Amino acid sequence: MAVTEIKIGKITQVIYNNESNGFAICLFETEDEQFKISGMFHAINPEITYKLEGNFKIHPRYGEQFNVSAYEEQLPDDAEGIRVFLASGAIRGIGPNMAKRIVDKFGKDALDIIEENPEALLSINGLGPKTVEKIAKSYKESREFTKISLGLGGYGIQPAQAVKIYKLYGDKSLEVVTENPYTLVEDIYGISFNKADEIADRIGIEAESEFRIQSGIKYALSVFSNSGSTYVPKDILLESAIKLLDISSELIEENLTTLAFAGEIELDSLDGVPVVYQHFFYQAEQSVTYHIKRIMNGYMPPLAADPDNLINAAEAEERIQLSGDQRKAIRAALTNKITIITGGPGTGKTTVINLIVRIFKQMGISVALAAPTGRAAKRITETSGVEAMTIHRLLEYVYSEDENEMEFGRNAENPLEEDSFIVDEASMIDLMLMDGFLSALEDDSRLIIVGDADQLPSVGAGNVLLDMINSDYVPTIRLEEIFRQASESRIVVNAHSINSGEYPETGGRDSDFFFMHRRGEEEIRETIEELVTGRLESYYDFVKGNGDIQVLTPTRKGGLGTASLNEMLQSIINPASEELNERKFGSKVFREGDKVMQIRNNYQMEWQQLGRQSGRGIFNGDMGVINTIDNDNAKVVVDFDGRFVTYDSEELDELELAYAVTVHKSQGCEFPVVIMPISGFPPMLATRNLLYTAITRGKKLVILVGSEERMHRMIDNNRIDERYTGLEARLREVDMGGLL
Ligand SMILES: Nc1ncnc2c1ncn2[C@@H]1O[C@H](COP(=O)(O)OP(=O)(O)OP(=O)(O)O)[C@@H](O)[C@H]1O
Repeated sequence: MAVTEIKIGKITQVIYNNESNGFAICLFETEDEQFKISGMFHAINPEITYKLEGNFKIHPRYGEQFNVSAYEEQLPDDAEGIRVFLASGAIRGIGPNMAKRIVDKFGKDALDIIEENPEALLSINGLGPKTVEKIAKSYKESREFTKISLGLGGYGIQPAQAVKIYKLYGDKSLEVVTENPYTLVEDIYGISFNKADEIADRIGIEAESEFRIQSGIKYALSVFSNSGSTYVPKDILLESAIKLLDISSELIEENLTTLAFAGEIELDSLDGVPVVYQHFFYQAEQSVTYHIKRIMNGYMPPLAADPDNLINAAEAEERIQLSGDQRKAIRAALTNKITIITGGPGTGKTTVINLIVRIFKQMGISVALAAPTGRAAKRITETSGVEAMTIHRLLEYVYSEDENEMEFGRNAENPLEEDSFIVDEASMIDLMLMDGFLSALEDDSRLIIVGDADQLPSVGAGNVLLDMINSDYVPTIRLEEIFRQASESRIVVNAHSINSGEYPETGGRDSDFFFMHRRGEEEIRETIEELVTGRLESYYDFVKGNGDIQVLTPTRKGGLGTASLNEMLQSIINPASEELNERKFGSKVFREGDKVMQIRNNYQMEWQQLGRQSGRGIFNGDMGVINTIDNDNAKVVVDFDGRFVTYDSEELDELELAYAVTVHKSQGCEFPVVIMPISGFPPMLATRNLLYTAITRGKKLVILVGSEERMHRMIDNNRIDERYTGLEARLREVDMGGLL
């Protein structure tokens, strides 16, 4: 075995640094030698002296380098060293000038003063109590973090994650992790159960410890909820928990009971099948059921005129002849407490919404129009002429510092004041949002839910729209006729064909939907490349730049997955240039000007509108453009439609390039041009309703590139994403006795 050597010196050059895991290769200089080192570092500061432990190895390609197995930071102990260290920006509140003044006054005791007696700094000109407090805090944190990060590193925790852990638990970080590393799975984005298991193993936590089993159960449940389920049948949960934990089913059952007693999970049965819920989904599902029944049975303020007369008058004013189904839909909205109106593209949903709003207004019934995403709300405002807002905004969503979670300002105690509510794009509303929304409605509110039930269900857990429709509890009107204007669009007509299992017509030069036959991954990629490099722009005047073009794909992996397509599209659309700063994160490179997407809900993330308001919350699927990359401070600023958000470098795992996005993430968005590869995707992904969702995202042009035969197989594959959701069954139990 190689002998461990100790080296003391400074890092003079960073050759490679992967910020996502902290791995770095650097040039290192001791008093008498210079060599390459490689290892994991939580942060690299050229002003700090490092004491390294490790040994020399010969790398087959890069020659001799010193592999660092552990290191310590050694702060300078001479006055000049301290001045340089303080001037390096390592401590907030101290710049080069102040560093000089502090060292001039305290000499080599400066660091001890900052640590032990910071009030003494007040004697320096230009330092007030606030700055001194900031300096003392920053110094303490930086020392503390160094220690903690080294400790965490010993358990295999990478620096980027150590930063997140320290931000959350502060000086308690090591305690929390060593006592129960499984808490990290819930608290820290990016730490999986398997990672926590690895850490636990290093700490020496038993495989049969309660922490491990309970965390494993919760993790197994969350795997299902991440793909949309609100519960899991108990048998299926046991099977996956046994596989994950490799322990007996008795032990798992025992811990299920403990978790149920602690109120973290709920054991219930649906249609006679034992099921397991995470507590908050259970509560939300019960609550949505309760509120639907409450509102349906609430007082219905009478209409001041006969509904048919009102509809006739509105029809005449709008100079429109409603179809039978449209008339039924409006009638239902006027005479029911809750109405669902569903239909595909071009079936006249927006027209129906407009007429309902007009009639309500004439009757003096106030109305709020809302949609689950900002983009959808903007589109509705544009097409209907009535101001629509996001459901979050309607509910006055705020982030609560105390609770460290999102909160709705409008709720049961402070309900919404309008008489009626119309929500569009309802297929995207998940269970938790629907719960927040319904809780804020009064008994006598009217509610009209509009959407396309054939779209992919919401990203978040639940299948709210379809469950409500299938329960037969809420009156539902289906719009099926495609109107003349809409029927001139092949996109619309083909979307309907696909939805009913027929193969679409392809081709036609002036069509807005066409298929480019290409064989194999390489040919498909080349064609996509050609299309985005100006070919479409020169042919269609509505394509103003490649920002109007969106590539959608079913998958993240492989040559036609988002990761690989994004790399290709980035190099064509926004290539490397001296003027554009960039920042590496793992295998990704972010560059100024890149189109990006946020990939998880982050309720705390702050945004700022230039010179206007600020707020919190950036959500899964939000798209933006990288405005600035500041490598000195390790920050990336993204512009989400005028809301600017600053990401610290360890938060970059929440961002992805978005030249190509998955169809799932594109829900609710519309783009002038959609391009989608069609190839041999796994059958789980190659489904009819995924193709339907992708096509209906395109407004002016949809281009499919690949094999028509594969597209036919997709249309034949009518497997609907299976989600376990209980709302339908709960709504079917009409008994109100126990609920009201
Ligand atoms: N009763 C009608 N008579 C004639 N044209 C109609 C009628 N209803 C709607 N249309 C027209 O049909 C087209 C589609 O209608 P609308 O935009 O309301 O549908 P939609 O379901 O909201 O469509 P999408 O979901 O694609 O936005 C529009 O051009 C609209 O003017």
